Amino acid sequence: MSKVAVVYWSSTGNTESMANAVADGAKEAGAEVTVFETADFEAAKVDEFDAIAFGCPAMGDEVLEEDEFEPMFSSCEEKLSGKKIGLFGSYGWGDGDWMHNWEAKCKEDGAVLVADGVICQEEPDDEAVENCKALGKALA
Ligand SMILES: Cc1cc2nc3c(=O)[nH]c(=O)nc-3n(C[C@H](O)[C@H](O)[C@H](O)COP(=O)(O)O)c2cc1C
Repeated sequence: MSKVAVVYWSSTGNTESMANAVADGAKEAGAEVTVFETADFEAAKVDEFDAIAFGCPAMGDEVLEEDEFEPMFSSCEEKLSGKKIGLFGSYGWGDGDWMHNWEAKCKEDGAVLVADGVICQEEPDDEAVENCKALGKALA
């Protein structure tokens, strides 16, 4: 059984809802899933999982949340080469620049992105929930 971690940061709950849907999709596909809030995950845990979904909304000016998530994610980056990962997050406006930059960074790290990053505007609707579940399945 593959082990999947879902690691997310969320302020108003939108990315948290996405994280739960990603976890549901991975579970439905038979994976053993652990969901972590940002503060509970660290680089040392990366090797414990076959695949990791990272979720963070667009914050600042089209960047990852800078106080908690970005430092945690940065510390994980050196361990992501060859790792199956998926990205997701909610945003408020614009074209999803934060996600495009994040995907590019992960590719530079040598991570294996199992799918395009899943984004949705504010609260996930039914389609976004299905996209999150599909991401979870792809990681399982
Ligand atoms: C301080 C702050 C900065 C934000 N910056 C952006 C941004 O640069 N681009 C964007 O599309 N949305 C931005 N947003 C909107 C959030 O990404 C959006 O509300 C998202 O749904 C929040 O997700 P959460 O409920 O998981 O916290 C910002 C929100 C806040 C509070």
